[in-house]
Amino acid sequence: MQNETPEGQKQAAGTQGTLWEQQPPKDENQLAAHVEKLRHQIEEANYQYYIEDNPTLTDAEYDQLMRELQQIEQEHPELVSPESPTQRVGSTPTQEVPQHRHPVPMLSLANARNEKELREWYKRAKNILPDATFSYVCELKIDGLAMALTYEKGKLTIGASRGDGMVGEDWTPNVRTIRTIPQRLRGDRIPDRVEVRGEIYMSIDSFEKLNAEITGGKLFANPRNAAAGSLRQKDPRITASRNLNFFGYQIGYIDGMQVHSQWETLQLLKEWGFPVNPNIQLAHSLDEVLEYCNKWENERFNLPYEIDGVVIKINDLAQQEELGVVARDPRWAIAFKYPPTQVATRLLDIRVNVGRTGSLNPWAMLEPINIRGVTVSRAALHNEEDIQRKDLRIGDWVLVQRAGEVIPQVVKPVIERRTGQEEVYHLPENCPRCGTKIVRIPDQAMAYCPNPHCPGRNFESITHFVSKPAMDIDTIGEKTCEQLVDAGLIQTVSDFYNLTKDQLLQLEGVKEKSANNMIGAIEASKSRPFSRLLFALGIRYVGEKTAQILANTFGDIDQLMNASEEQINAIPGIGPKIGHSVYTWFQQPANRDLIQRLRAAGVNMKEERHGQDGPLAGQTFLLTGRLSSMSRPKAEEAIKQLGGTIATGVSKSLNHLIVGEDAGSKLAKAQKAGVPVHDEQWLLDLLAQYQQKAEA
Ligand SMILES: NC(=O)c1ccc[n+]([C@@H]2O[C@H](COP(=O)([O-])OP(=O)(O)OC[C@H]3O[C@@H](n4cnc5c(N)ncnc54)[C@H](O)[C@@H]3O)[C@@H](O)[C@H]2O)c1
Ligand SMILES: [Zn+2]
Repeated sequence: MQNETPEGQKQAAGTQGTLWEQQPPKDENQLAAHVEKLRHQIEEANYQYYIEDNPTLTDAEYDQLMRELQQIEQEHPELVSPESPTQRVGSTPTQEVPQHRHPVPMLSLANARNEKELREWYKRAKNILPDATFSYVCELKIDGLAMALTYEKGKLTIGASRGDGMVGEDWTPNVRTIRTIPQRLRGDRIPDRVEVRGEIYMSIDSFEKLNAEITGGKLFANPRNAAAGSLRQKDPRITASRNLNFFGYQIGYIDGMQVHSQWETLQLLKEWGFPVNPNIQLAHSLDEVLEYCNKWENERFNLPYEIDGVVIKINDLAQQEELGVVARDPRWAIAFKYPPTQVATRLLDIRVNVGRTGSLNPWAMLEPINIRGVTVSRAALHNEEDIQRKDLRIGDWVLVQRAGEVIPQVVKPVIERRTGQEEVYHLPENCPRCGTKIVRIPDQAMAYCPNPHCPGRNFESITHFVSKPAMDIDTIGEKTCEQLVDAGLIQTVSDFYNLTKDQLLQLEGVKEKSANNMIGAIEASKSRPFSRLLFALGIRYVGEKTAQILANTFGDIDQLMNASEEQINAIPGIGPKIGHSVYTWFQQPANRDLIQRLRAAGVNMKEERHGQDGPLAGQTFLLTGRLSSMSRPKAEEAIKQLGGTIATGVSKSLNHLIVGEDAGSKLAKAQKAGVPVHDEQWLLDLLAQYQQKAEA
């Protein structure tokens, strides 16, 4: 859940790099001027957001301005005016598009950012209707743009945007290109006239594809802006090409038919053929509502579209009517908003890392900002081309996004905030670590340092070697690697196997116990599966999967070293690019030397093929949730050791689903498919049974 203390909110706002003065105005004149300034900033932001589809503030910054204005107006009612943005929604529609006057205004929603604010909303409703008991419909707040679709005798006649809530823009020809919006209502309960409301949105996939295709022009900040920009096109063919989608969620008005609740509305919309979001839920208490809000706060990152919160609506339409509207927000609904995933900050510098394959990886050094509780000070920038396509300049204000577990991304610069002092970036012509002239491979966006002894490459290859999915020498972290390299103890990865405890003890901060642990982990790494070693070598394009395929096919290192390029290419799942890379790697004398040294140290170079004859051969397993006795990869490894196979997903043919704590959707799927489900203890017993036999 989000921070409930006002301090926390202030902090979060303070880290956004605010654009306005924080000093509270002292006298009345100053206050009035401050209010004017706030209104002007909000109006300007509204225009950029609703008309240009190109926000110049992040939502968090905008919301902060709005809240400040609302607060001042609340404390100084004499300053409220009907023109204030707190009294109106959206923005005045543009003149170039036919206008549509909404028979029932399209309102905005009041926000709650935490449990306390949600309970306050409930109390306000309860104050008006003290005797009522409420049930609530919880819906995801789809981040798109609201549309009002008019159907006469079941036929779509008008599709209009919200505009300023009273008058919207008539985009009917464009709306007709959206395939999931029915041209004609289905079923036999067709009213004379109805206005269906819902959200036009763009999936994250389509948004990313669209942005990737844009060169030279302005990128869209997020799927919402991309959806709005794609709908608001003079040429409907462009709208048609943009893969827009729709969820229906409300009825504006209906003639010749009675509807009594929001839940019933949603069922009716489905019956008429509208897509209705599958994650709607009817709740009978505020606690249930909160549970729903909490659940989706993290799960939202698994959805194929963006949501920025949850909308909670009082289910009973008669109660809704009684509760009515205040300013521009209905009292019977509220938006529970999640902390923003996108914030604006300064791009202080662009730096370059040298990856283990020699690739030059630019990254953004950012003025530290807090995004969803985590301080972000760097973000990956894929390559030079990407930096140029996005037109990122050093000194820019940039939008930074952190969604799900992914590494923060720089979305785009805020061009409107440029001062002219920003610097265009070019990748250095020479490797920043060793000075060798970099090479660019035609048709590839990446640039490489070709020097096999580059200290940058070398260091990355060393940390890669010890990393968990590689040799799993996990007691030796990045810092120790640095110390070992600095002390001259490690030059190539085979040097790990010559390290002595005394040498480790000489390093700063290394004590008896950790030295023992390190030596133990190095020793244990000698018997990792061959595929791990192949991955750990850091051959370009050889990821974990490819390493597994190579290990399975060739069985041991000598077979692989002696294979021709054609033989490697002939393996299913290995393309010529990978084949060439693997083949040339093993041809280089330095690499052959390395293999010899690893072999001499006793590192395993043979794949044990138990696939066909292990006791679990022919059985498929899938693990979900958190195990308490070991990590999931360890458990999977143990199953594979015994000949079992790890499935990639739930299907009818899966033999066993092992369920840990906090299991996700796989459990439900497996139950539906009739797959046997077991707990962790079952797996432990199974493994113990065979492991004992093997030892006996
Ligand atoms: N960055 C900027 O410069 C800028 C400018 C203006 C507005 N904004 C953003 O827009 C917000 C206010 O705008 P608003 O009034 O358009 O939206 P809102 O957040 O007040 O919510 C109302 C909107 O929610 C949408 N919605 C999605 N799912 C829904 C559902 N299931 N049921 C009902 N409605 C649903 C509809 O489009 C509806 O119009 C601000 O809080 C801010 O985040 C940002
Ligand atoms: Zn270099």
